[in-house]
Amino acid sequence: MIETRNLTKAYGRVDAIRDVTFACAPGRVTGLLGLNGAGKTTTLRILLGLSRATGGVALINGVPYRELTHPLRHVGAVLEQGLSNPGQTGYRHLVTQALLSGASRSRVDQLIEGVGLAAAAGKRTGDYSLGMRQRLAVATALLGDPPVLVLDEPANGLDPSGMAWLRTLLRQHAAAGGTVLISSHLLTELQLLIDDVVIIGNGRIRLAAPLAELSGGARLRVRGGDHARLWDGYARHGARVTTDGRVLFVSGLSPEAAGEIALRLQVPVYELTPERRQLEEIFLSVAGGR
Ligand SMILES: Nc1ncnc2c1ncn2[C@@H]1O[C@H](COP(=O)(O)OP(=O)(O)OP(=O)(O)O)[C@@H](O)[C@H]1O
Repeated sequence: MIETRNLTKAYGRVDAIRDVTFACAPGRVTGLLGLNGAGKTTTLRILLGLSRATGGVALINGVPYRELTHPLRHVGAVLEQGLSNPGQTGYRHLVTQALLSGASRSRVDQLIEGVGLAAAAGKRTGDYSLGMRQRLAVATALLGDPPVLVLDEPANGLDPSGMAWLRTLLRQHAAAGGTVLISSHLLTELQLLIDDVVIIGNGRIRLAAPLAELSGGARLRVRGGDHARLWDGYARHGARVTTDGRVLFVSGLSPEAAGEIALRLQVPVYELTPERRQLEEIFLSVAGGR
């Protein structure tokens, strides 16, 4: 569980974030979105005890990070990279980090395999690609088997198979009851991954809600044998109909109702698709500028 209440951070007279309040529930993946400079990193750094808030609280499992007795067993984090020792091999890096989090050697072996770095385990991390560094960072975050994961732009540099791997990993973590908070600019990828969305704009929370709630209420995309008759039939059932010349966009009817109306009119239907609101569209409508 992650919770922030009225979290505020000022740099001099400028508020980087102000009154940021949101929660991330166990069993769900939450996306933290915002334009450049919106306040995402500031929020995550305070959450992870790397920076002090000017006001408000940030809690992990009900406790501020700095008060957790074994923080690495509660929360694993992937922040902007900078692996401490580029001369170290990936394996050595994990073994060193394992000492800090109290993880066993067998956990290291299991993770290096699990994140797909077995073949590169003996290579210096300074020679890793960006995607390999991200995989190593995720393995490091998972060492203490923490229920809470906080990931800042973990998808940067991952190839499509890396993205699919990350998606599966985070979904499994949530399905097992874990809490995941992820920030990313890759909205199309994020849309496939997150359950809840928190949008921060200009240092303030603009929106926090389940994604399904935001993208629901979809209109239907209908392509059929006689658009004029379909339009007329749908309009008579109270639907709002528009067209781009090729398909009809129908609001206010369920797919079942739209299909049955077409059947009664004896107009063949070639396509009938509920359109969901895209995350990008939701984001751009509320994110605002800075
Ligand atoms: N150490 C600092 N000193 C002064 N201002 C800062 C500092 N760190 C961040 N800020 C300011 O706080 C605001 C929020 O920055 P933050 O890095 O949290 O944004 P972000 O959402 O993570 O952006 P990005 O997507 O570009 O990483 C920005 O206006 C930034 O200039």
